[in-house]
Formats: sequence, C-alpha cells, structure tokens
Amino acid sequence: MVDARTILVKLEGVEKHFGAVRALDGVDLNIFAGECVGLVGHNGAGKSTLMNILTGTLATGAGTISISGSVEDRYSVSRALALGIRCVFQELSLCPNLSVAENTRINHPSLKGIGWQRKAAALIAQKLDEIFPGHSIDPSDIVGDLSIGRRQMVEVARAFTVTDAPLDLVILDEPTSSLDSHTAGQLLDFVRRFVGSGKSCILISHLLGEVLGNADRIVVMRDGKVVAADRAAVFDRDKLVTSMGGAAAREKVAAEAAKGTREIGPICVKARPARQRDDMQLVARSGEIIGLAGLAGNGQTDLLLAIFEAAGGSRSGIEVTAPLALVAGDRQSDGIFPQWSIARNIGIRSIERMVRGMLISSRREAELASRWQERIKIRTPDMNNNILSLSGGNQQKALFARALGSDARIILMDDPMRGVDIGTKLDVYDLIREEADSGRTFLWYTTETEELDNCDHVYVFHGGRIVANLSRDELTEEKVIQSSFDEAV
Ligand SMILES: Nc1ncnc2c1ncn2[C@@H]1O[C@H](COP(=O)(O)OP(=O)(O)OP(=O)(O)O)[C@@H](O)[C@H]1O
Repeated sequence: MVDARTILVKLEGVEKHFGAVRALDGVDLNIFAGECVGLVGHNGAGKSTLMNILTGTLATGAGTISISGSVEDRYSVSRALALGIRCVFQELSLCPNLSVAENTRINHPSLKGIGWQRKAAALIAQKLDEIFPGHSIDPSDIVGDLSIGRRQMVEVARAFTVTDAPLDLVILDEPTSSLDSHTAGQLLDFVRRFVGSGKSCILISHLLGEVLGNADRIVVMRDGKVVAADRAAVFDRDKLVTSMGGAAAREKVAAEAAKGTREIGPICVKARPARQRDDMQLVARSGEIIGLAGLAGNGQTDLLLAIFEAAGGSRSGIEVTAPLALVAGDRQSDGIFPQWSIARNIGIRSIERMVRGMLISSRREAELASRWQERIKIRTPDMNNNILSLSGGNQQKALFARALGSDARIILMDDPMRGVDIGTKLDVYDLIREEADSGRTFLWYTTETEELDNCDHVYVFHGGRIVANLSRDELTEEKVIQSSFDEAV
C-alpha cells in the first residue's frame, strides 16, 4: 500500500564506522510530516549516531539523505538548520556561563541590535510558559546555576523557539531523563500538540511507556540496524523489549525479587536537610536501599551532596559512619573525566588499590576495568579507549562501575539511570540488591517513579524538606505525587 503522507526525511542505507565499531549498518528511516516517531534500542544501538547524521553533526560513511524529496549531497549542520531540523542532544549543549536568554540568542542570530536581550528573553519565556506552565525559570538565570532538570527544560524550550528559520522536525534525545513525572508529562503533551499542528518529532527514550503512549510510529534499533518499524499500536512493552534484544521475562522476575526481605544492620547515615523545621530526618542502616523521591529540584540532590561532603565525619545535621561513593546524575559536569580512558575513569575512586610505588599500576587498573566491563556489560572493543567513545548509557555504566568497584559501603545515587537502557537497568537493579544483601547501603534519588519499587522505603521531598517517609507497602505513584505537592508542616 502506498503511504499518501508527505515524507519529510528519507534516510537510505546509512552507514557509519568508528574505527572497528560499526555504529550504523545500512539504516533506512522515513519520517513523515505530522508524526511523532519513537526511536528505541539498547545502549550503543546507534540511535544518537543516526541522529547526529540527520542533524549534520556527523558525515555518513555511505547512504543517502533526502529532505522533502531532494537528495542532499552536501549535508551539514547549517543545511539541516536551514531545512528546519533541530535536535535536543542527550548531552546538553547550553553554555553554562551565559544566561538563559543569551543561550537562546545563540540559536537566533537574527535577534540583534538594540534590545536583543529583551527579545531573546521574551522568546524563551514564552516558550517555557507554553511547554512547562508554572516553571520557575527566569531568562536572566545563569545556566550553570540551574539544576540539570531545569537545564533540560531550557534546552528543550530553546529547540522549539522560532524566529526567521523554519522548524519542521525536532529530535528529542532522552528529553525527560532529568525531568520528574509531572514536568515530563507537560513536555509530552506539548509534543502531541506540536505534531498535531503538522510538524514532526523523533522521540528517543529508554522509558518505553513514554514512547508507547506518545509516538505514532516506533522504530527499534539493534546493533546498528533497524530491526522493527511499525505503528505504535502494534507494539506493547514486551514486544518492544524483545525486539530490542530480550529481558521481557526478566522484568517480572526482577519486580518480584525487589519484594524480598533482607537483613539490615546498624545505622550508618543520619541526615537532616538544612531547611527541615520538624524532627524528620533521613536514617539509613547498612543493607538498606532507600529512595529519595518527589518533584525534581526539591532538595534531594542537595541532601545527597551534603552527605557526600560529610564523608567519614559529621557536620551540622549529618552523620556518616562508613566510606561513601557518589554516582553522579549529571555525568558531563560531575561524573566523567573526559580526557581519560574508560579504565582510568573506573579506577579513579579506587586509586589507593591501583598504586604500586609511585605509579598507577596499569595491570590492576585493567583488571578492575575488565571485571566491571563484564559484570555491567560496557559495550566497547577496548577499555583503554577514551570514555567519550562510549554511548551515553555506557558512560553512565562506567560511573556505576567506579562506585561499585570501590571500597565504599554507602553508595549515593543521584538519578543515576539517565540514558540507561531497560536491559542494563534490570542488571543494575539486580546488582544493587546483591550488594545490599552483602551489607552495602544505597541512597537512591530517582525521577523514575517505577524505580522506587526497588527501595525498602522512600523519603519524599518538598521545598527542600522531607515531608513523608513511605514504606514499600504504602508506595504508589499517586502517594508520592500527593506528598510532593503537600506543603511541609
Ligand atoms: N565518537 C565515537 N568514537 C568511537 N565510537 C563511537 C563514537 N560515538 C559513538 N560510538 C560508538 O558507536 C556505537 C553507537 O553509539 P550511539 O551513541 O549511537 O548509541 P545509542 O543507541 O545512542 O546509545 P545510548 O542509548 O547509550 O545513548 C557505540 O558502540 C559507541 O560506542
């Protein structure tokens, strides 16, 4: 049957190699006007590489790109922008030392002359209001001072602002990874309105419910190839997971395993948020997995960082009695060392064990890295490659390996599953349970409410304070949301 809709983008036989890695292996992809295409696949499947080709950031090794029926021979970033194609990359690209309005101006050279700042501020404020009503971002805020969730909101809103250049397709690569469920819902509603007006979106996400609920069509990638492409209605969660390469049955087993009971030991962390007015505090015992929940930016990360800073001693309102490691959520700013290899990035938290004499032993570093590559399935041909050669999700796995491979007894996790695929998440959940069984303690802030099922109990935050302590039996998404909207007493 011939599809009568207008084809906006047609990619045919696209290939891309990075040295020995075949990132794209003959990919065909059509995007029609007025549709939202969900793009899913395991970490390293080739999604970001394909999108980098579509935005002109990477050149193809082979294959053709046609936009609105014309084959593009000299495709580039500026050509893609001129054709109305924009992307919100997984690794955010805002300049941290500039304000929200100044960052907006970067994308809109036509905003010049006297009053450009005011015009840029109005442009971004209007788009933030439209997508995220009730947001508390001011165009004069310096981006580096914003939480990662707010930066993600600015980045998304900026991609949808229009001055003189056309806007036909917005690629959203993991756009909700740092947003709480309320804010993510606002964005997804906006995406539906956007495609309803005849424009197109590509939505890349590891949150399969998000893709199933909002995409018109779904394309599944696996090992550099498109392995399935059909109307969203044809898929369900199990079918998607199976097309991506397994783990459907394991999901149910993992959910059951999370309900098991484990022996817990003595208290190892007591922490009172700085703004707490009553006597509520976070108390963690060894062997516990504790969730930190609530709307993003309500003090969860602040408390984790305060606990991290108090390591090995005590400071006002915080007591910690064992070594700590932190899995950063904002991996670009706080997690990876971009100049170093994957192996060194993993070994750095265990440097005392790596040192022989005055030098770091490459053998010990390689042993640790190879053990964790296997355990957590980091996809790379060589752990001595630079960390930036890994896909986003695989970089995040290296940060887990750094923390779990260390001597830390308490692991602080700041929304740590950003960009991690479903199969790997299940492996990491298993790993966390195993490690908790052996007495390690986990403090786990997550913006994915489903993940809280893995926790023994959950502290809900609002306005910088703990407002509820929910046991596993009391835990439902409604309860968490209700508590996070309730004013702290
Ligand atoms: N600059 C690079 N140098 C070397 N290898 C690279 C580079 N960029 C990507 N790769 C490799 O290409 C493959 C595809 O990576 P890509 O980032 O496209 O995956 P992805 O599907 O977006 O993964 P994720 O879900 O983790 O973001 C991976 O094996 C990755 O390691």
